[in-house]
Amino acid sequence: MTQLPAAQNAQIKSSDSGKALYGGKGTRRITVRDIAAAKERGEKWPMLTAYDAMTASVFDEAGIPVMLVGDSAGNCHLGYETTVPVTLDEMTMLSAAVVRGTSRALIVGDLPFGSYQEGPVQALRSATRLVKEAGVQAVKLEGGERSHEQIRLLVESGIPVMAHIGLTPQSVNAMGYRVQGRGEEAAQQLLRDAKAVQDAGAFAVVLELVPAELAAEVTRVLHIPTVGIGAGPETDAQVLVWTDMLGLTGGRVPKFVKQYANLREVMGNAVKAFADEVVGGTFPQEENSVH
Ligand SMILES: Nc1nc(=O)c2c([nH]1)NC[C@@H]1CN(c3ccc(C(=O)N[C@@H](CCC(=O)O)C(=O)O)cc3)CN21
Ligand SMILES: CC(C)C(=O)C(=O)O
Ligand SMILES: [Mg+2]
Repeated sequence: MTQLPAAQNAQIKSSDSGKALYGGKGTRRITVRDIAAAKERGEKWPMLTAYDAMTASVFDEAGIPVMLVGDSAGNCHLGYETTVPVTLDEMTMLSAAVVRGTSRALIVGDLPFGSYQEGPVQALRSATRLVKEAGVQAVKLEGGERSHEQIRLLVESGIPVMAHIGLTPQSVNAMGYRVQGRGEEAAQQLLRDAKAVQDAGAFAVVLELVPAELAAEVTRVLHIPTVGIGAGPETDAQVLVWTDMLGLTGGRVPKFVKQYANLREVMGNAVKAFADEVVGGTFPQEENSVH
């Protein structure tokens, strides 16, 4: 079994608690208690996905307080079509890398499809692997009322859980990628799902592809923070898939994405410059050689 990184063992120093999640000067890892305190202060916070140590270290140095090792690694890192084929072994390896690359962010590991649907005991066995072998501080799983027993056992066992309702991509074969919570009946179901995960002990809940007005209402009603993705501006936190927001994802991205850079173009141009110089004989130069 992999050893936990030293940063994991660092005891909580109360001296830097109570500071802003983003822009604070704390050096220890963010905890779920810090997340709860941010909701009480009405503070908004950013979350990004991460799938490898080097990228995660960039986000950690930029001050991103919470990172999700998303099963979106399936389509954004591992070359699958969807998140459905991703295995717990894969999530464990990627989560361990992200933990090793960071020292301040709270790392949430996504439980992949098939690793918790059998019931609470399977969920606890899977979550325990992510906590013990990868060193994550929390796990995420999809589903509201349907997953409340899983959430409850994990929380009772000492594993913080981030819930995920609205569009739940692991159910793509049943529900497609469609806006959730449109219409009175669907809105009532989403509210019941939100309350169910809070009652089960989740420390936060992702709202994916939900009408902005409904996400705002859920955010007002709950005492745990909401993390929106395609859910409008009123949620407590916002999450985006990192390859989408930095313009690395090839092909179509969801319309709620804002692209803050175009890494695909930057990397493509740099690679072509290298290739042209190799073919043209202008790389390497004297300063790139040893004697
Ligand atoms: N690259 C990437 N970005 C994501 O945000 C993401 C993933 N992958 N994989 C896992 C899930 C799947 N997600 C998705 C996938 C598709 C849509 C999508 O096609 N949305 C339509 C709107 C559909 C509608 O209006 O009903 C869109 O055009 O944005 C949205 C979220 C979000 N997650
Ligand atoms: C889109 C986020 C919330 C996610 O679950 C993932 O990246 O896997
Ligand atoms: Mg996911």
